[in-house]
Amino acid sequence: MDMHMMVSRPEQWVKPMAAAGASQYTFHLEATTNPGNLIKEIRESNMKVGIAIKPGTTVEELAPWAGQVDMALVMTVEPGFGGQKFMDDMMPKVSWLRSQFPSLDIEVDGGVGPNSIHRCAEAGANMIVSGSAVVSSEDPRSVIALLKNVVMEAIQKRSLDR
Ligand SMILES: O=C(CO)[C@H](O)[C@H](O)COP(=O)(O)O
Repeated sequence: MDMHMMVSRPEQWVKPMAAAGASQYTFHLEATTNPGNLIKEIRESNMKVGIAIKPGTTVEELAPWAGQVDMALVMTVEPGFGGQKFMDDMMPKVSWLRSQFPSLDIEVDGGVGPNSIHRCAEAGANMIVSGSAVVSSEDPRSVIALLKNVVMEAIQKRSLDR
């Protein structure tokens, strides 16, 4: 279970989340003054590490940590609530991360659905958070299947191109 911690002082929840059975702990780069130490604490609690950035945070700020984590989460809306518009201008962050870190898990979260999934998959995201597009559909199962298929096809294409 991956916990995306949209909280200030993420340090304080590492041990409680590990005790609750979390397998991955994703914190916001903006919420800590010492990412290196937090990464170490998460690993010492036997969880995988994810690091998230808000739209206003550059990928250059994330870059020094990307090689030390299991997952990078590029927010494609301002964190806060579901149903917001997908920010296409976040896709260069995803493409850059994919080009530099071919085996890193890269997640996108916010406004992702059938209209935006192709952009995310082509840029290199392999983990998708989708809220409204799934729950507001009359056929959630087919939306999930579509999102999965588009991502799988892009992954396959990248592996053939290499
Ligand atoms: O929590 C969020 C932002 O804080 C996410 O955007 C949300 O979980 C995903 O929902 P949606 O697909 O409707 O954007």
